[in-house]
Amino acid sequence: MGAQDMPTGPVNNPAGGPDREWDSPAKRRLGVMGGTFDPIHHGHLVAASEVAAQFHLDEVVFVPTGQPWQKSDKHVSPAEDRYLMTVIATAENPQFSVSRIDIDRGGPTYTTDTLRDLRALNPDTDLFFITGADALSQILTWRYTEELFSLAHFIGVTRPGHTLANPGLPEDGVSFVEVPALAISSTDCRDRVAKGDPIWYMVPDGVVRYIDKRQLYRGD
Ligand SMILES: Nc1ncnc2c1ncn2[C@@H]1O[C@H](COP(=O)(O)OP(=O)(O)OP(=O)(O)O)[C@@H](O)[C@H]1O
Ligand SMILES: O=C(O)c1ccc[n+]([C@@H]2O[C@H](COP(=O)([O-])O)[C@@H](O)[C@H]2O)c1
Repeated sequence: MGAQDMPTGPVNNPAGGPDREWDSPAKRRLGVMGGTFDPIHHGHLVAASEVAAQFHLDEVVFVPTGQPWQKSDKHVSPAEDRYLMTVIATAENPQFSVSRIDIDRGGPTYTTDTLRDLRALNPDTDLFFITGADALSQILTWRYTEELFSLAHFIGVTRPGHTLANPGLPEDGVSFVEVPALAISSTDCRDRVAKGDPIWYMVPDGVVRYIDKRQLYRGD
């Protein structure tokens, strides 16, 4: 996607004036990168890094899902494996952290719960929920959307093969960021491991070694 294809609108400029509630310069700015991370890959990491830079975020917290209810028809690796891979992948970046809140809450993961809990844990902080173009396009199918959009500002990021557009969120509730295009998906990583193909350089080296040690995805 070229810059000329980016959706336009009044909220598309993160450097725009501090007149919006989510753009208060006095508050800490926390990015939230939610995902199943089965496994985490460089597409996730590059997206989070680019949004952190463009939106002047103080930190990005990666939040692996507990039970991703919209993937209940698919095999999902144990939460502890997904959590540990996320820790390994983010450990070297001082701006990145990992939260267990969705795993420890138990039950199906709803982002409204994630954001409510993060707000309680982080007073005086603006939350920026980062989501790829594919996930953003499905957001109106999520649970409890009536509260969802009041809890964070949403940032949709470009992803190869997907169109980035506002699926119907309040206009001042979503911004768009073009991130370096990496045509990597967790599905493709799992399929490659199952076939015996390499995933070096698609995921961090430590994640390749963890997958090998735990023999993940071999039977997929
Ligand atoms: N290559 C990528 N570029 C930009 N955003 C991405 C990319 N891969 C995933 N994302 C976004 O990261 C978030 C978490 O994604 P997720 O953990 O489901 O990975 P995935 O690669 O989409 O997995 P799967 O192939 O199993 O569906 C989602 O918002 C998704 O849109
Ligand atoms: O809140 C919901 O109902 C909901 C439904 C589907 C996905 N999400 C969130 O969207 C993020 C990406 O999810 P996924 O399944 O694409 O890895 C992750 O944080 C999920 O918890 C949230």
